[in-house]
Parts: sequence; C-alpha cells; structure tokens
Amino acid sequence: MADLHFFTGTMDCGKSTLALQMDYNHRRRGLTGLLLASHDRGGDATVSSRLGLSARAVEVGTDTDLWGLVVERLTAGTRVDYVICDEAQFYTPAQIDDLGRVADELDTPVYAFGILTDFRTRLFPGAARLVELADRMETLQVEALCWCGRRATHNARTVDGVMVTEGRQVVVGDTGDDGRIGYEVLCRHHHRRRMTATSAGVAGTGSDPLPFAAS
Ligand SMILES: Nc1ncnc2c1ncn2[C@@H]1O[C@H](COP(=O)(O)OP(=O)(O)O)[C@@H](O)[C@H]1O
Ligand SMILES: Cc1cn([C@H]2C[C@H](O)[C@@H](COP(=O)(O)O)O2)c(=O)[nH]c1=O
Repeated sequence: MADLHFFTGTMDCGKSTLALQMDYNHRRRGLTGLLLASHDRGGDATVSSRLGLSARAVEVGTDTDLWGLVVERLTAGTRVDYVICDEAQFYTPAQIDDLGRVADELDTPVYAFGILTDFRTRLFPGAARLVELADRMETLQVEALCWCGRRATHNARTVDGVMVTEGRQVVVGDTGDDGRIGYEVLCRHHHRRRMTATSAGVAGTGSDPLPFAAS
C-alpha cells in the first residue's frame, strides 16, 4: 500500500516549489504522474512557485471527482504512478478521503501540499482531513519569518494594509501584495496582537535587515 503524504507550512515557505521539484524528479525517472492544483495565484489549472517555476495541472473544484479522475486515466491506459496535489487546503474533506483511497486501493503514492490554517487561525476543512488521514505529515524545513525574526507560524490577512480577523475563508492572494487584500506571515505572538510589519513600523519585505538585537 502506498502512502498519503501531507507537506505543510505557512504561506511562502516553499510548498509549491517542492511540489514542482517532486514532479520533476519523478518525471526524470520515467514516471507519469497527475499534478493537481486549486485556485493557484497564477491562474486556474496551474501550479506556480514564487521562484518562477510553474507547470500545467488539472484544476480541482469542489465538484471534481478525484477517485474518478484517476480511475478514468488508468482505464484509458494512461499510467498514474503518483499524484501531486497543491493548495490541498482548498480540497473538500470528501476529496481528501478519495486521495486516501487512491493510495490504499491503487497503491499510488499521493503527495499533498497546503497550508493548515486560515487567517483566523482555523483549520481549513481539507487540511483538517489531511491531518486526520495522512500516513506522514511534514512541516517544510524552509521557515518563513515573521517581521520580528521569529519563525512564522500563522498567516495573517490584510485589507488595505490593516490586519483583519473576519471575512470569507477563501480569498486567493499573495504575501506582500499591493492589492486591497494581501497576506503576511507572522509568529503567533504578533498574530495574536495583530501586529504586522506595517503596524509595527518596520519594513516587511525587501533587503532591509530584520530588527534583530545587535550582539
Ligand atoms: N528571489 C528569490 N530568491 C530566493 N528564494 C526565493 C525568491 N523568491 C522566493 N523565494 C523562495 O521561495 C519560497 C516561496 O516558494 P513557494 O513555493 O511559492 O511557497 P508556498 O507554495 O509555500 O507559498 C520562499 O520561502 C523563498 O524561500
Ligand atoms: C491564509 C489564507 C490564505 N488563503 C489563500 C491565499 C493563497 O492564494 C493561498 C495560499 O497559497 P500559498 O501557496 O500557500 O502561499 O491560500 C485563503 O484563501 N484564505 C486564508 O485564510
């Protein structure tokens, strides 16, 4: 039986990059996989990384039958040696159940990538189901940092630069976005105090140094 893996971390910690690297490494060994995406910032049916890599993928909507999708390919004679799922927090719990079934019944490894919690620190339903079902769950090694220099553990949403704690759970966007709605990764301490880089009066992005104490 194959495993259902869940790779998680805050926004901007390298999940999509790792998803694309794993797809590349498998393809280099002659394997054929299925790459799934959902509401990627780069547009539908895409997996894109901030490092500039991107790949075409199958867009997963709330009605997508993931078990059917894999079985249909196999029936048509297309190999599915592995399944890679980006933005898996947006999948429904039933779709995550299907991914577990793919791993168990088709002996196909599934690698799911996604954030755990939303801007209110609540688990996304898809991520919660992955925590419940995954054989292996790994937090990415590359740590996104809060403006204070601590490891970022939470995702904050900003509207017109101000951190908010109410609103729709799903709003596609980016960190450091100049649009009305943006995201910033913070440590729990600063998420609780609603202190973003802007409200703390420090530069949040770019080449300015973090405010570490001088030694
Ligand atoms: N200009 C850059 N130089 C080096 N690394 C970068 C650059 N831009 C982005 N990154 C890396 O890419 C990571 C974000 O990758 P991405 O796959 O888009 O993250 P995620 O899918 O978790 O949101 C950042 O944590 C950083 O390590
Ligand atoms: C916290 C939070 C995030 N989102 C969206 C914003 C982005 O489009 C994705 C996360 O993408 P990443 O590759 O991990 O950076 O999720 C959201 O819709 N709701 C939220 O609360």
